[in-house]
Amino acid sequence: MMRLTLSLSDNPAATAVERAIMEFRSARPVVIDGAQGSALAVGVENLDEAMSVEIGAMAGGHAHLVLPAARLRRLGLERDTPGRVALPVVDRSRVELLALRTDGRIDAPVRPADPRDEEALELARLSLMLPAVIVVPLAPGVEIDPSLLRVSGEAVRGYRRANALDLKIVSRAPVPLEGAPTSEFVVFRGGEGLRDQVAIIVGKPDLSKPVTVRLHSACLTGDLFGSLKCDCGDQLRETVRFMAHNEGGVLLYLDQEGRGNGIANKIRAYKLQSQGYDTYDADEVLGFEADQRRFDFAAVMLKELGVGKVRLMTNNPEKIAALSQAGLDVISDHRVLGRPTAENVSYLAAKRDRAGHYIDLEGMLACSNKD
Ligand SMILES: Nc1nc2c(ncn2[C@@H]2O[C@H](COP(=O)(O)OP(=O)(O)OP(=O)(O)O)[C@@H](O)[C@H]2O)c(=O)[nH]1
Ligand SMILES: [Zn+2]
Repeated sequence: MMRLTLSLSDNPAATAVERAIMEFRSARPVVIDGAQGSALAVGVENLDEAMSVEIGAMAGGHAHLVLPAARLRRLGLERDTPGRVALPVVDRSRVELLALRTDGRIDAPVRPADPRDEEALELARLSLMLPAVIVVPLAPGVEIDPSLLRVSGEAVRGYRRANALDLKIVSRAPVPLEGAPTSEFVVFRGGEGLRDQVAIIVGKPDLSKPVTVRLHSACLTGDLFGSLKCDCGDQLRETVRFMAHNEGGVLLYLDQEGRGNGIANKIRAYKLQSQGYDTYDADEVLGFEADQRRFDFAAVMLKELGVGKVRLMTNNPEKIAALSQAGLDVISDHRVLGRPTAENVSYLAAKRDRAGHYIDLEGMLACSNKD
C-alpha cells in the first residue's frame, strides 16, 4: 500500500506548542519534556475534585505548585522569579488558597522554580489561563497515558520569541464606518496564538508622510458594551473620528484583551476590583506583572501596510518606546482621552501614577465639568 505523508507544518515546534495550548485549555494534562526529564503540568483553574484525586494518586507525594513572582510578592515574599511549593497531597482548597485567594498565605518553604516549572507557567500564560500550575515530575521509564500530549520545554520557552512577529495579511475589504465612510479592514493572521489582528485604514492616509496611528488593545467590556470602568470605548471612537477629520490614519485593533491576560483573567481582576483592589494590584493577586503586552508585532503590521513615519495617538509611554525600538519613526505622540466617570477615575489615576501614562486627570475633570 502506498503511504502518503504530508509535511504540512513548516514550523513543527510552534505547532506542538499551539496543540499544547488547546490541551491545556481543555483541562487535559500536558507532558513537558526537557533536559532534566519529563513532567506533567495541569493548570490550577482546571483542578476539580476528580482531577485532584487523579493527580495526587499519580504524583505519589511529589507534586508541586508553581507560582509566578507577582503572586509570591502578594503572598508577602520578596521575589522577582517564580517559585514552587511542595504538595505532599493535592488538596484543592490549599492550592486555591496559595494560588488565587486574597487571604492566601505561605505555609511551606518556597523553592526556586526549575526550567520545567517555568515552561509550565509559560504554557498557562500562553493559554490565557491563571498563571498557576501543578507540576508532577515523571520518574524515568514511568508509563503514561499515550493519549497525553507531549511538548518540548524548549519549544514552549522559545514560542513567543520565535513566532510573535510572523504575521501575514489574509483578507481585506472596505467597511464604511459611521463618521468614517472610507475605511478598509485588513486582517492579519499569525503571531502569538495564531490570532487574527485587525488593521483599520481610516480614510486615505498619504503613506509617504507621517501617518496618524493608534494601537488599541481589545477591551470587550469597554469597546463594545460601553463599560464605565475604563476609557477604551471613548478612545476607540475618538480615534476613528479624529482620523476621519485629519487626513486619515491607521488603527490597529489588537487581540490583547485585559492587557494581554485574556478576558477570563480580566473578569477575575474586576471581581477583585469590586472588593477594593486597584487595576494593578488585582492583576498581581492573580500572578500578573503590571502589563503582559508586547507591541513589536504591531510594528510589523504597520511596516507591511507601508507605514514608516508615525504620529501616535496614545497616553502609554510603552507603546511609543516599542514602535521606536522596532524601527518606526515616531514623529510625535498625541493624547487620546475618554470621559472621566465616577467608575473610571481611579483606573485612570492608577495608570498615571503606577504605569506612568500621560493622563491629565485634573484637566479631563475640568473639561467634563464645563460640558
Ligand atoms: N488586566 C486588566 N486589563 C484591563 C483593565 N481595564 C482595562 N483593561 C485592558 O487594558 C487594555 C487597555 O488598552 P489600551 O487602551 O490600548 O491601552 P493603554 O495601555 O491604556 O494605552 P493608551 O490607551 O494608548 O493610552 C485593554 O486590553 C483592556 O481590556 C483591568 O482592570 N485589568
Ligand atoms: Zn477598557
